[in-house]
Amino acid sequence: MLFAVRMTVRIPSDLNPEVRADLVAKEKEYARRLQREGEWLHLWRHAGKYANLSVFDVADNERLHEVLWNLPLFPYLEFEITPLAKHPSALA
Ligand SMILES: O=C(O)CC1=CCC(=O)O1
Repeated sequence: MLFAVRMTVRIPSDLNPEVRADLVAKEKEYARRLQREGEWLHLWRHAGKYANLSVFDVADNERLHEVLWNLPLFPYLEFEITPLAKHPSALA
């Protein structure tokens, strides 16, 4: 099942810089692992914002929840989730 997920990052400005750097490094490692494993298909920066637009290919809603819940930055993320279906005019 395909989902478009927009994630907006809202890390508090008073978060300890070392904790912040550690979380961001762990987030990168986690995102790259899921991309290599094929569940995280696209990861784009939303130009001009501390936000991204991602596309996930996961087994079901529960798996999407698990993937998002386990993001190291989860406490500081806001999500907008859109389930995707094939468009009849799409070539692929
Ligand atoms: O958009 C961000 O910076 C948050 C994020 C998601 C995966 C990642 O590596 O960073």
